[in-house]
Amino acid sequence: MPNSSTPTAISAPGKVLLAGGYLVLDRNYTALVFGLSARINVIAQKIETSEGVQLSEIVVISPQFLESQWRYGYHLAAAEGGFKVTQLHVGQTINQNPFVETALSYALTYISYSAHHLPTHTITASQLTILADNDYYSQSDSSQPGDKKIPNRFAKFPTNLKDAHKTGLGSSAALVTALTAALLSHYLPPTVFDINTLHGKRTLHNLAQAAHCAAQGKIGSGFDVAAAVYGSCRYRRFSPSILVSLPEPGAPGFAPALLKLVDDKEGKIWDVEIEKEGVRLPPGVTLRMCDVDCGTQTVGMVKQALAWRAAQPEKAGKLWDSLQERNVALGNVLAEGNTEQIVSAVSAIRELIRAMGTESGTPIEPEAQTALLDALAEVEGVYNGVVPGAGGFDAVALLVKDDEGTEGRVKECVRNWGEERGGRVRLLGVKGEMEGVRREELGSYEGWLA
Ligand SMILES: Nc1ncnc2c1ncn2[C@@H]1O[C@H](COP(=O)(O)OP(=O)(O)OP(=O)(O)O)[C@@H](O)[C@H]1O
Ligand SMILES: C[C@@](O)(CCOP(=O)(O)O)CC(=O)O
Repeated sequence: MPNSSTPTAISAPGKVLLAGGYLVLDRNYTALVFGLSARINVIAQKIETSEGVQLSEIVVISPQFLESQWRYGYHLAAAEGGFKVTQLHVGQTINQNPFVETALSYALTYISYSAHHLPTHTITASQLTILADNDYYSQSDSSQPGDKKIPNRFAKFPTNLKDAHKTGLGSSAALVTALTAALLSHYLPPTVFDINTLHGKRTLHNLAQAAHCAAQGKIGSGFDVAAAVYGSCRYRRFSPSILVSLPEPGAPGFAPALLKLVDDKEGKIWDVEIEKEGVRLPPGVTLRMCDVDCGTQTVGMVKQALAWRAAQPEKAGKLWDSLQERNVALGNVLAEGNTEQIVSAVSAIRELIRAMGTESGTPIEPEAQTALLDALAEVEGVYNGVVPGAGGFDAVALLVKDDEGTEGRVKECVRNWGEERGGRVRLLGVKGEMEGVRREELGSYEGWLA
């Protein structure tokens, strides 16, 4: 057993799907995904109880937001149903967080049934503190122009989590990944689980994918969880059929089914492909994001685009194939450091994304975002940009020269843009980053841990 009285801190990065939105839902195509410097941090620590008192409780807090505390009791369900968690009242209210709740029951089940069969009483009471870098939400003013304050890495938001405006950096995938890794590292000895090994990362990936899909209530491509675990990568999805027959936590047989799925002993279950080799940005080039402060509900857009593809298989098939070629070409341009070809490689992709949008009646690159991207592409030092992922009004991604002059010009461009058009466009502090999940030193969280 690790010394579970020492807190364990883990962080996982956010994501940007630079190329391959929609296509990546189909295993015939791949996506180019970048991890981001904005991370979700989770710190697991033991809850001290008076001698002789044993609590079966896990408390999860997100101290940057109002009313963001979730308390859970847990017990082993009959018929190998694994760990069932039950949310407890905090004051008068029950404020649900399906991502936290599902990640807890999946991780606790894995911990207690894994190869080394920890006796269930070793799941001692613990507190998990979630700290999210500011750029996940629009309200933060940490990167306002002219801000001379020392930026506060973890802002206090004046709202509860539900009312915070997301920027679309994949908070739920980074949260489920960091929470799962923190629990596994906290309760299991490093000989059984170590996120610094390939085996540990694979275990974490499989467990976090399963929990994230269950919490979302749908099986997406999973590129966001892959980025949270592995960082920047080329991604080919897993077959969705892998997850469809998994029982719910607490239902008979959940525990052995989860273990079989996660451990995948013969390597025959997970057909996901995650390659880090050859995924990079040219030296001196970085990826930045501009938030337009009005995130998109992507579910309807995805349904509509896929409905068009089903209705027009031939036309859509050709478009999907050409777009895949262009996406791969952009990956090559970046990997080979051909900065002079970035503008045309990205423009070629945007052209087909707009065609996909027009044909299917889905605002993947809406006109307002086209105008913003075109204006930004004129700024000296900016190569080009895309509306990433499912598109719409999530933050746009830019490929830019990594220097202060360019940063200043981009800030000025978006300030003028906002003033002229009445919107609130903002260059986020976040940058593309290669690294995935990692352990953190506790010193980074001074003032936040009780
Ligand atoms: N700081 C946090 N503390 C606790 N839970 C969080 C936190 N941030 C996100 N979550 C959980 O994740 C949910 C948001 O997930 P959702 O998938 O809607 O957004 P996202 O992953 O950030 O966006 P996108 O998929 O568009 O990139 C919240 O409702 C909450 O359950
Ligand atoms: C449309 C889709 O391909 C990408 C969605 O990306 P994002 O959450 O908008 O970054 C869906 C998916 O991959 O699960």
